[in-house]
Amino acid sequence: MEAEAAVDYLVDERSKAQFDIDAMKIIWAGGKHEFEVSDRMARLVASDPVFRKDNRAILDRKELFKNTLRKAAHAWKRIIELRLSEQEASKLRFFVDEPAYTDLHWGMFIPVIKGQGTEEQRKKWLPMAYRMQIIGCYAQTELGHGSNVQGLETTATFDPELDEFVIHSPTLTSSKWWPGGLGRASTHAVVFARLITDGKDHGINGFIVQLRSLDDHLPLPGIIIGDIGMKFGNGAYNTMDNGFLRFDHVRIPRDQMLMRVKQVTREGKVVQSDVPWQLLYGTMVYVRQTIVADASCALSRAVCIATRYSAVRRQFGSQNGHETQVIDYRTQQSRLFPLLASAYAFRFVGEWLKWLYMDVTQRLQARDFSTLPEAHACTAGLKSLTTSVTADAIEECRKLCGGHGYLCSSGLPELFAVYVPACTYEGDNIVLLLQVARFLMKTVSQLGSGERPVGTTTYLLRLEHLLQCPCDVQGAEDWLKPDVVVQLFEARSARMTVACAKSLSKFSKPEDGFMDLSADLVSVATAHCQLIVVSKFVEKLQQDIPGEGVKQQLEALCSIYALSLLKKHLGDFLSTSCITSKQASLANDVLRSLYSQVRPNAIALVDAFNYTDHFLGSVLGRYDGNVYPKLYEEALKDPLNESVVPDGYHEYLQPVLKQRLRTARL
Ligand SMILES: CCCCCCCCCCCCCCCCCCCCCCC/C=C/C(=O)SCCNC(=O)CCNC(=O)[C@H](O)C(C)(C)COP(=O)(O)OP(=O)(O)OC[C@H]1O[C@@H](n2cnc3c(N)ncnc32)[C@H](O)[C@@H]1OP(=O)(O)O
Ligand SMILES: Cc1cc2nc3c(=O)[nH]c(=O)nc-3n(C[C@H](O)[C@H](O)[C@H](O)COP(=O)(O)OP(=O)(O)OC[C@H]3O[C@@H](n4cnc5c(N)ncnc54)[C@H](O)[C@@H]3O)c2cc1C
Repeated sequence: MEAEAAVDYLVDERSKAQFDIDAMKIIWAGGKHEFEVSDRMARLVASDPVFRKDNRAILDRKELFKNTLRKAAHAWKRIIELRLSEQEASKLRFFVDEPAYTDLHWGMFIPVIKGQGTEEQRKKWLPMAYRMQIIGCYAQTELGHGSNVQGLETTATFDPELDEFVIHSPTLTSSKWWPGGLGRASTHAVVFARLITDGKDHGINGFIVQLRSLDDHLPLPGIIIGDIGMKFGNGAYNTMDNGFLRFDHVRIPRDQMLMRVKQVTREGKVVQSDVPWQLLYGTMVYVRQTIVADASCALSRAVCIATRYSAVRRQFGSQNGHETQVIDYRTQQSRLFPLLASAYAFRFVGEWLKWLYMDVTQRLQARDFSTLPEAHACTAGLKSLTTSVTADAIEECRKLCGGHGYLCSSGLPELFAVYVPACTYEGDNIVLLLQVARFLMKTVSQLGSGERPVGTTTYLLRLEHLLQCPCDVQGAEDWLKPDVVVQLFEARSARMTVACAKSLSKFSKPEDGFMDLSADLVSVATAHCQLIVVSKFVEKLQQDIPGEGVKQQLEALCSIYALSLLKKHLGDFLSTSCITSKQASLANDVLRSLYSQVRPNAIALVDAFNYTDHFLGSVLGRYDGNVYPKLYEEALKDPLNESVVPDGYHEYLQPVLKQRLRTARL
């Protein structure tokens, strides 16, 4: 092959940018300090050979898992040696870019003890967990029940004589099934089980259970444990040891029941504390919030790959003597730029959701539980919306990259395989949207009783107005006015909510109505969540946005986000009479001109994510755009190319070829 010149094939593209890219990098990172930490951790990981990840697709499961253990141990060593802060450590984890048992230990086991343990329990268990002297996981889901948490079957029966709980799996379907980190690595788990005292079932609660010996890692007596097997895709989520677990009358001391929500006394009396029982679901609320922030990362990564490659790739036509860059096709822009806009939109809504979560946590500490239902609805709804869009978007980016997008070296197949379970874990996306719909129906039904909607449902206070207000668009430029767009999304959501509430009221039993109308309820919840994302993008733009041209770019992206949703859900907007077909047509014209505005900035807008080539893991998304020689290099590394004549030729290929020769002679 020709010697490779160190050329930046995207240099011209970068020179077209009309904004201060360094300022945009800081906006994307969430601040100067955040940018600096992120940049430092990205480089640290990229320069460390232990964190190599280009061989994941070809390692077998055992090698893959061992390699993950090695990386996790190395990461932990570096964290201690460099005395990294929690923020730095979690950025390091992000750039290592490999699901591992440590995610569940830090992301769920520690938070569940923090959120559901008593002061005493936190003092006992957290120091060991922080030092990783024990490794924990979150064992809730069972073979028979995941979404329906109240349907879990594992039992925790109190034995007052010995002051212990007996943890037991009474049926096959009560086996714990799916918990990450359980299969091979964890020494402990927070197990969700039915609390039984004196023959009475008190519902679900969490219990800390030791699973494996701290001396030799063997399962403790009565524990049957293992990995549930290979999952979708090569590499991908198979670095994680999702496990199964059965209990045969395993005894634990009474003080290993997490007792913030319910307590069991020495005599076996169950005492309900004054915090809402829903705090038992609190760890899920926390993780759903982190999943929203993570969606913008996965989406921006796919979009970065597809945008850079679309600028490098040329097919047909003629542009100054060259074929046309595929990014200049209007169809490519209309598929790609809404995804670019969504990446920014999800980033900002993720920031806001983090704030909302911190706010509700502080209130809970001060015994103010009033915002919990809203926090649940927002985290559930936005987790559902952002992960569904991101999963579809990664696949769309693969298609935007044509045939080469299907190669593992594009980075997109693995990204897709690792990302799609986010639509299922931490709550199936449909089940979660139904929770949002339930919250909206309740909010609307209480409007007459003087209960004031709060937070993201405040717009329902203006219900009368929203049910009849015409859309304020006369000319195309009106579509660029944020207040016009926000009111339109409010009107659509309010009208769909009220229509559904009316239909529900016709059922004598509300649960029958919920079953029958569930598909419509999901659409209502989606409309409400899209309104939240649009509003939070608009609110972000009302803040001080430093940097030349940065605000203008974000304004264009915000309009693209909202107007492309309008186009996609035109049926909703027209059927609720929120807009006319003439206004819809104007919106389409505006979108086209916004795409032209973004086009020269597209490469700089994805550069602002500041992803290293190591993190992107994509030949197509390389910073320098040097795609073709690198595609060859990657192909030549494939084990199939290790020998000129393939293994198996003599046994299986040659005899066939010879037989064909004989047949030909006949
Ligand atoms: C190699 C790498 C090395 C690196 C090493 C580095 C080391 C150190 C680095 C440190 C860095 C840290 C890194 C951390 C990374 C973190 C990442 C996290 C990773 C996460 C991975 C995810 C794995 C997946 C886990 C799981 O999936 S866990 C299981 C999740 N399960 C679910 O979500 C189940 C879904 N079901 C439900 O939630 C419920 O059952 C239901 C809500 C659907 C229904 O419940 P129920 O029937 O009880 O309720 P109702 O519908 O009747 O409602 C009753 C009322 O309660 C309200 N409600 C419901 N839920 C909640 C809630 N959560 N909060 C508040 N209120 C709630 C309803 O609204 C009802 O209210 P009402 O009565 O007023 O109407
Ligand atoms: C990669 C991965 C990692 C995981 N890690 C963990 C972990 O660490 N710990 C843990 O405890 N669990 C874990 N889980 C389990 C996960 O939380 C559950 O799979 C998830 O909550 C969905 O539950 P389910 O499997 O019971 O789905 P089901 O509820 O069986 O869903 C099947 C179908 O039924 C539909 N459906 C269900 N209920 C309703 C309803 N009421 N109305 C309408 N439709 C409905 C769903 O939309 C879906 O289409 C993990 C799962 C995966 C895939």
